[in-house]
Parts: sequence; C-alpha cells; structure tokens
Amino acid sequence: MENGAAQPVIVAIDGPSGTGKSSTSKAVAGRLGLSYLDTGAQYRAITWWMVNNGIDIEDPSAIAAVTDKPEIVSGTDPAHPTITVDGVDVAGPIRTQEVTSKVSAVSAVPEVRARITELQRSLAAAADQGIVVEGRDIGTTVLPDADLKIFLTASPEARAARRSGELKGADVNSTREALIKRDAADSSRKTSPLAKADDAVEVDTTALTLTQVIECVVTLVEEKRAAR
Ligand SMILES: Nc1ncnc2c1ncn2[C@@H]1O[C@H](COP(=O)(O)OP(=O)(O)O)[C@@H](O)[C@H]1O
Ligand SMILES: Nc1ccn([C@@H]2O[C@H](COP(=O)(O)OP(=O)(O)O)[C@@H](O)[C@H]2O)c(=O)n1
Repeated sequence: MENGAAQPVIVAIDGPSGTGKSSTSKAVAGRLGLSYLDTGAQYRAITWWMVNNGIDIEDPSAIAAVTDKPEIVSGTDPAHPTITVDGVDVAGPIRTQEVTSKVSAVSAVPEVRARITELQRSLAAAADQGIVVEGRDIGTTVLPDADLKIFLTASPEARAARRSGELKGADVNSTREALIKRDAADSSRKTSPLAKADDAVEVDTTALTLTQVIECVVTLVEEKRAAR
C-alpha cells in the first residue's frame, strides 16, 4: 500500500460534454494530491488561435499548415488550472459560443491531434505524483496504459440542463441540440474519436450528485493504488 501510494498514478476520464468530467477530475486530483489536465481547454485554445488569425476553419489543410505556430501552455494545479496561448491567458475567451461551435472541426484535423497529444503525454510524464487527464480520447489514444480509465455518461437532458444552468439564460432545448451535434462530430471523426476504452469503467452520472461521482472515482483510484 505504502509503495503503491508513492508511485505516480495516471487516471484517464473521458466522456461527452456535460457529463461532469472537468468538475470530477479537478476535485479528484485535488483530493488525492495529483496534477490535473483539461485537454478540451487545449483544443479550445488552438481553435481560439485559428479564429483569431483568420484561418479558414472549413479547410483542414489550412489548419494543418499552421498547427505548430501557437505556443500552448497548460498549468496543471487542480486548484488553479491555467491555459495560455503565446503567453496570453485565454481561460475566458476559449469558452465563447464561437469557439465552442468551431472546436470539433479544428480538433478533427490529424495534425492538430498529433501535436496536442504529444503535449498531453509530456505533461502526464512530468507529473511526479500522477495526474488526472480528462477529455475524449485519453483512455483510447493518449494514455492507453493509464492505471484507471473512467468513461462518464449522462442523459442528453441532464447534460443540457447542467450546461444551460452554467450559461445564464441559455435555452435548454437549443443547448441540448448543440451538445448532440458536437458529440456526433466528436464521435464520428476518423482520428481518435470520442470513445470508451474497452477497459474503462463506465459511470452513468444522470441520477448521481457531483459529490457521489467524485466519491466513486476517488474510491476506484484508492482501490487501484492498494492493489499495487
Ligand atoms: N453529477 C452531477 N450532477 C449535477 N450537476 C453536475 C454533475 N456533474 C457535473 N455537474 C455540473 O454540470 C456542469 C458541467 O460539468 P463539467 O464538469 O463541466 O462537465 P464536462 O467537463 O463533462 O463537460 C457543471 O456546472 C457542473 O457543476
Ligand atoms: N481529448 C479531447 C478533448 C476535447 N476535444 C475536443 O474539444 C472540444 C471541447 O472539449 P471540452 O472538454 O472543453 O468540452 P465541454 O464538454 O467541456 O464543453 C470537444 O467537443 C472536442 O471536439 C477532443 O477532440 N479531444
């Protein structure tokens, strides 16, 4: 147990939008003293840069040609996660409706995925205590050897209600349609689509509170550590 606890632990948390990945991952990492990485924020950051630089989002070759240009830096402290592009704090701008509506197209470009995946692997390797990495393809592609893989799900209705609660005044029906559209694009792309890894534990969060989901994941991590 003591030896196990000293080894870094890698946790992959995947799932569609609004299933609770960010809130759960941040809390679990904070509780267990691990680093935390929001990979969606990285895809949003590169999308923000493309939009800001007038790159045609509909043209994958235009995106591929400039993929290496922006410098994307993620801070992995779960109490204070950060994201910068060329030194600029973009934590706010990456959450706009414009970026949200364009991120699936940018993140489907293989060159973008290759670059961001490499960044993610180097951050995971540098995390002394271990890390919770959340996204869409972490268990399947980015960290296939993760110690624990979780796949969060929830009904589209629950996810839309959660998201429109965050976006003040947003209509639940249009939020639901936008979520379904983004999930479909993320699940159907050729390169590392949103998917559950065969060895992931699926947790349906529809009827669970956030606290219950956090407890469930913390218990699973502790069981993994104890079994080492
Ligand atoms: N089990 C849950 N029950 C109710 N609300 C939740 C639950 N999990 C997350 N939330 C809320 O739903 C919203 C979306 O959660 P978030 O963690 O950002 O999801 P994701 O990262 O999967 O898109 C947040 O406002 C969060 O507080
Ligand atoms: N590992 C990942 C994470 C996100 N993404 C892309 O980035 C988008 C935004 O991810 P996010 O996690 O911020 O999305 P939300 O579910 O929080 O709204 C997703 O819709 C995907 O298009 C991805 O392709 N691969």
